[in-house]
Amino acid sequence: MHAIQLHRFSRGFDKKTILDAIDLSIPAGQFVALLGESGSGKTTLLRALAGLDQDAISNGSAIINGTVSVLFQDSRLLPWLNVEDNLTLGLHSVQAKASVKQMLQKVGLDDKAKVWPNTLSGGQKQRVSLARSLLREPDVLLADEPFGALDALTRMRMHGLLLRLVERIKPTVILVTHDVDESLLLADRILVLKEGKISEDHAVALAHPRRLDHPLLMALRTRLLQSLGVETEFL
Ligand SMILES: Nc1ncnc2c1ncn2[C@@H]1O[C@H](COP(=O)(O)OP(=O)(O)OP(=O)(O)O)[C@@H](O)[C@H]1O
Repeated sequence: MHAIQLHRFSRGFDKKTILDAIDLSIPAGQFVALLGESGSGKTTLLRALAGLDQDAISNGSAIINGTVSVLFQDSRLLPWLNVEDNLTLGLHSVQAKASVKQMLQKVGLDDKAKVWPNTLSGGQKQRVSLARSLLREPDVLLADEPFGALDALTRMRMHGLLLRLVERIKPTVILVTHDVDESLLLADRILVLKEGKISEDHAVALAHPRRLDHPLLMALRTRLLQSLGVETEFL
């Protein structure tokens, strides 16, 4: 079954077309990275799938089967609730609350359950945010540059953490990113958005953990950078 299905899906703002009759099927459990130059419409596509931006003009259809969680670049934690309460918000059963403790352990923050979000580092906030988005074990995770504001080392740790959680929960993932290496390390499939269309669609059939010096990844990296308009001669 497909978790996400777009059929001639278009979306624009103020008569300007951003997404132009896109056809796309994403099978359940696939991890898709979405690349594209700045302004190509990656966020527009993700927000459309999340049911946001109701003022946008849409055509065609975009269907998601199952429950959805969204993860943004900024952690969006509620500053007046401690970490644990940010996670338990909206949960009712005692069992669900117990799973919060487990999830905090998984993201390595069990000692931070009672602290305020503003006392956490950027990476810690994003770990809480990741924990929150996966706590309800969604069928689909829509992530918009969730690691874009983190330093390189923290980002690498987050990659490992995300892969571990995804392996356990097995959601379908769409990860919007500017980072070609991130897409190569994480995704089963890499899409490039250009001029309103999916201009490239690559399967990456390699097990994790991956190394960027794998010949397949090195070749794909050069190709992707070129499609994104990056001069690769010295890279
Ligand atoms: N709410 C809106 N109203 C009007 N125009 C919008 C709106 N949201 C996005 N756009 C326009 O849609 C285009 C695509 O924006 P979008 O944020 O989807 O691109 P992106 O590929 O995610 O870019 P970036 O990589 O820089 O985040 C841009 O030209 C942007 O100005």
